[in-house]
Amino acid sequence: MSDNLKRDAAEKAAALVSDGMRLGLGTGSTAAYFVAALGARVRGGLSVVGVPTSEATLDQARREGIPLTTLDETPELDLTVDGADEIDDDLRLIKGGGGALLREKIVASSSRRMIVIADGTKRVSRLGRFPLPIEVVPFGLRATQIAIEKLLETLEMSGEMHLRRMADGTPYITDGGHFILDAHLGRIDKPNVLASTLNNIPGVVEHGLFIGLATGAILATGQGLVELGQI
Ligand SMILES: O=C(CO)[C@H](O)[C@H](O)COP(=O)(O)O
Repeated sequence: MSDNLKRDAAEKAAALVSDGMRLGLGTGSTAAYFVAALGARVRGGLSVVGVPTSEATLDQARREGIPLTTLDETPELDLTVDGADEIDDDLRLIKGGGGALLREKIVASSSRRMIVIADGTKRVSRLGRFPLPIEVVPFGLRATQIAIEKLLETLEMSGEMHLRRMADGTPYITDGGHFILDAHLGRIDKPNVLASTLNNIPGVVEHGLFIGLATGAILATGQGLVELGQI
């Protein structure tokens, strides 16, 4: 069921792409359906270029035959299509469940539009049930974690923070060579404040709060597609 919903949202987004567009290609299982649908359109004659947000998406896009570029060659994009772990009614997101938040945020920030595709279960009235991914440099990990804990305390938030690990117990390493701390906050009452203050902590590279980036969303529910914002 969920996979069909993801595919529905992704195919709707792929239908929005027009000739000549410069695209940001998201990461994750829903974005992978978008890349597959886009690949089919490219093989049918659509002319686009894409910037992948992860090594995984880069590999998939290559296999699909989607012409690729970089933000150095093409620093301004028309549209990014990406998944999300949570989305609220103000189009604020938690992303990074798949670990690609840094490149995803750089690419989304370079795009005129960002459309989120997800199944409807990702829609929440308040962000925070999904653990917030915080990407940190390995150097000084413990000190950075303590600084984050202190910040959370001043914001009257609390929750366990876990270093993300692989199945074999070794730390998960992002495409940028960093670690991820997953902050289990339960609820984030002031995402905008948390987002801006987290970025002030030395050692924090980026976090999964995406605020003011998504311009629209296509959410697939059992009752059909629900659109938020501008599509
Ligand atoms: O942010 C992400 C990767 O960093 C993904 O977009 C997010 O985790 C959603 O993934 P999925 O579509 O597999 O549920």
